[in-house]
Amino acid sequence: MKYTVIIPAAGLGTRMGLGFNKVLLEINGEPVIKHTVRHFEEDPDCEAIHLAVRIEETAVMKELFSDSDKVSGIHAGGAERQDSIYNALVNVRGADYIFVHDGARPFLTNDVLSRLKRKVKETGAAICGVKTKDTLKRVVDGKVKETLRRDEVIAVHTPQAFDCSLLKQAYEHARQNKLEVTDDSMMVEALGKEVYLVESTYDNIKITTSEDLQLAHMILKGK
Ligand SMILES: Nc1ccn([C@@H]2O[C@H](COP(=O)(O)OP(=O)(O)OP(=O)(O)O)[C@@H](O)[C@H]2O)c(=O)n1
Ligand SMILES: C[C@](O)(CO)[C@H](O)COP(=O)(O)O
Repeated sequence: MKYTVIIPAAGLGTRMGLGFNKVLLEINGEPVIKHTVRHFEEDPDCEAIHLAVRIEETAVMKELFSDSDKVSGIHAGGAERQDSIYNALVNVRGADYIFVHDGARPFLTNDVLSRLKRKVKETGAAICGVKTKDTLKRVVDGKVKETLRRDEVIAVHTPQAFDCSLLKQAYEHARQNKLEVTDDSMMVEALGKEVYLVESTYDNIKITTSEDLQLAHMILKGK
């Protein structure tokens, strides 16, 4: 199977508190976004890579990927993650499947990619995640409302993989209905479609806060 990947990289990285976009932070001598994009550069099934970037970082991103044959679009990001992805999605042509992967998740493995490819081909909608290690409770105004059944709860990662026309339909529907979402799957779920889960790895972290950076260095050391 062949697919196109959209990589949103147009965030501010506010929770990292660096004062600049965390995807440009160097780990092991290279910006996080280079590590992330490499997984798709090296995957023969990935036909095209589309990035969504902050307008003021367009030049630096173009320079970072100037030697890439696969990076075929560098698009302006939007206010929210979903707006950034939409701006790239409307420019994707001729793809059967689209994978969406956070620019800030540099530790994807081939095994996770393979599981997603198999499942999306079979079902049209596949996401990856890991079992939660903690007990999760729903808490409102400091009061516990509910304890979630741990065997039914998953911490969801990216990539998330969809049939191209389904994802386009889901994004248009979400925009028309002003849905606020925190992942791509939520928009497909809102259409009433089934989304299937495959196993991710605990290392497939999103670099979100400064603690994640220490973890990132440890993951790299272990590779
Ligand atoms: N308007 C936005 C917001 C986020 N992202 C991207 O979506 C991914 C996941 O988002 P997150 O970790 O929330 O990144 P930031 O928005 O940069 O972080 P923060 O919320 O701390 O500002 C990142 O690769 C980020 O660059 C994006 O392309 N456009
Ligand atoms: C899509 C995502 O990475 C799945 O875990 C996550 O929901 C993005 O959330 P954020 O608020 O943009 O960090």
